[in-house]
Amino acid sequence: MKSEARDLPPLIGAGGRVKLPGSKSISNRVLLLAALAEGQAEITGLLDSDDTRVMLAALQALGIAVRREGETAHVQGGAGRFPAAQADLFMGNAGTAIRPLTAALALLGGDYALHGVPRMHERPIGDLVDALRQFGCEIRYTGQEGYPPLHIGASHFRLNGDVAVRGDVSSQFLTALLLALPLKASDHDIAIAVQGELISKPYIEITLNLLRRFGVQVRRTGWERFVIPAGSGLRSPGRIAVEGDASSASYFLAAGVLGQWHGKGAPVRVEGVGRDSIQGDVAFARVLEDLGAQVRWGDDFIETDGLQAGLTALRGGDIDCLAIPDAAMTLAMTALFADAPTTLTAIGSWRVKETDRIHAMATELTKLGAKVESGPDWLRVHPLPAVQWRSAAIATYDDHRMAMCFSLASFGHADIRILDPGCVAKTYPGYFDDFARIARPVPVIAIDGPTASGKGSIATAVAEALGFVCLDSGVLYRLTAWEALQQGVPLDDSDALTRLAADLPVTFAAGGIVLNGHVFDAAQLRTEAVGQAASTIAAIPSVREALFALQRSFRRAPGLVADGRDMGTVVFPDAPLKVFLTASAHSRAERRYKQLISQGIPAILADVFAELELRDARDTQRDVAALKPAPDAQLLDSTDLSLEQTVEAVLALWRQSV
Ligand SMILES: Nc1ncnc2c1ncn2[C@@H]1O[C@H](COP(=O)(O)OP(=O)(O)OP(=O)(O)O)[C@@H](O)[C@H]1O
Ligand SMILES: Nc1ccn([C@H]2C[C@H](O)[C@@H](COP(=O)(O)O)O2)c(=O)n1
Repeated sequence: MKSEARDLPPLIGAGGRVKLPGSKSISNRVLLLAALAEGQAEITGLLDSDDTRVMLAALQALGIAVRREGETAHVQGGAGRFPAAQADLFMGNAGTAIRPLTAALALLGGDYALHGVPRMHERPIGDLVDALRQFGCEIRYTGQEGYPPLHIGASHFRLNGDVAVRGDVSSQFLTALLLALPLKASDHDIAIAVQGELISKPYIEITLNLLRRFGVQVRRTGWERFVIPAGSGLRSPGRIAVEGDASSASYFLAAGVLGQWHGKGAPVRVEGVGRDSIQGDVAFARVLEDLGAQVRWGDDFIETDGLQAGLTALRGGDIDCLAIPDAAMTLAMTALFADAPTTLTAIGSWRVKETDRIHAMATELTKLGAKVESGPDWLRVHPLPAVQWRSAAIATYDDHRMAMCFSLASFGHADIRILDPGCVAKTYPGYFDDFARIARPVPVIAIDGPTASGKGSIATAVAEALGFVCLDSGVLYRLTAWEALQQGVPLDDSDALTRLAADLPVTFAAGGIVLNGHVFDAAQLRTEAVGQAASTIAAIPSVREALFALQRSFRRAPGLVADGRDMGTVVFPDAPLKVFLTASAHSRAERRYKQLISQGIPAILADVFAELELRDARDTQRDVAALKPAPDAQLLDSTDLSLEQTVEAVLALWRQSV
């Protein structure tokens, strides 16, 4: 089931610390090794996500005793065998689970079915199956040849020289063999010959490192031949700690660069990986450094802090991503902010990941307004100038990395909606909360209140004092109403009114309103007839919905002051300052009366009072976005305050809130 879309506020900075969740690659390797090893293992810092749950559930179904308490798991190793000789295993979309489990189960033999989500059934596994068949393993495709689902039968293990496996599609095939073959190496050396250029070598380094921790010293000749020595056996190291996930670190490290550069940044530190990390994706931080980012390294942290002295943007250029296929996706995002096009090469493996990531990245970057070119194994992203950014709803293709990457688009100049953000549960269920903690959104001062309470005048003065953008949201309702009155659209024809609101041919240039391409005299909107009509159509939910995105698009650096009825409750619920501005009905009527007279518009005080009460009633009693203070709003009664005093009171509240 798809999760509800997430709207990300535009950002002017980032800063803070993030404790990274455990590495997925290490978590799933360690779980399998601990399950196959002799002895008990206590695994700390284990990732809790969809992919690790898939592995845990499979191991339990295979009869391995696993007890999990938060980030710690206790595993009683099976000493080279799985107690259950038969099992039906659901592997979700976890490549780090299905590949090594296929190898281990096939070498041990039994009666096992392995299957996953539809995308898993499109991800190739044929090269691994071909390699395992050379050992006499019985593996049958129960769906499409070369892809899961699989059935694993008896093992007739035999050795017949080096076993060959392709290394240029996925390094996980070699990892799977390396993790499982110690089960069969008690009497003989077992050698694996890699065919084609091995990709993602750092992931093989992780595998070899963890095998050493479990007592197996693999010998290798370059990256072409690997030998598991005779007498190898997996033994639990007792306690083993999982590092923070270096691929997940990439989003925060990028934020630490983009945030500072947008003017309001502070360093962003990721904790859980550092200079001695065994994960290849820490090289992402070195690439960022080469591109011009300020990076600091500690034993257990990496920190980014804007650009190096003298630079005004990240550098573009060609980047060979063979060693960092996952973190490379993050470079496609930082490329939007570079000073020249960035070409990511050697990313052919993106085609067979959770989705075709080259296609997905190119499609979604294009939605933002970016110029993108791509080929079978490369992607070129051109810098996106501020004025060309477009607001977009980003599709995530059930790919956690697509969702996490595009959170960085909120440093751009558009509103970003992430569709199905829940897909991050694959590796980082708490990602968006952690991202929100380090993000510094463009600030909004929301001023809501009844008619003639002074919202518009106060908002204009406060925006001017702070150099912020100003949004008089009532103008949008008034413009829609004005158009309706002009075109003779009945005020209860919600479909026609919604179309009018959605297609409002309006732009706001240098504070003025341009309607249908002509400068519009805003005084035409201030008549009571238009105000009453605006209040009437504002009670129609679809009209409000149609104006929602337009209102949010006013949120631009360095900040926004927005006035209306639902700025704090609906449109900008995360505004750091919400003011509910009131004044007695009597003084509001007097103010409006004087305002009309000063504008040369004839008025009678008693009529103004009656109309004001009517509008108050309609605005406060409607079913949607009714006028009311947000629970966290500051109430400000201006009955006895002058305009200047009210402005100063709002500015004082703002100073207190920052
Ligand atoms: N504190 C105040 N003291 C005296 N006059 C004020 C005060 N605040 C606003 N006014 C005056 O009241 C009139 C109405 O203010 P304004 O148009 O800003 O109200 P509003 O809340 O935006 O109204 P609406 O919702 O109808 O657009 C203006 O002439 C303004 O100068
Ligand atoms: N955020 C808003 C702003 C305005 N409206 C409606 C209700 C008002 O009576 C009418 C005119 O607004 P004004 O220019 O007087 O501020 O528009 C709303 O529902 N929500």
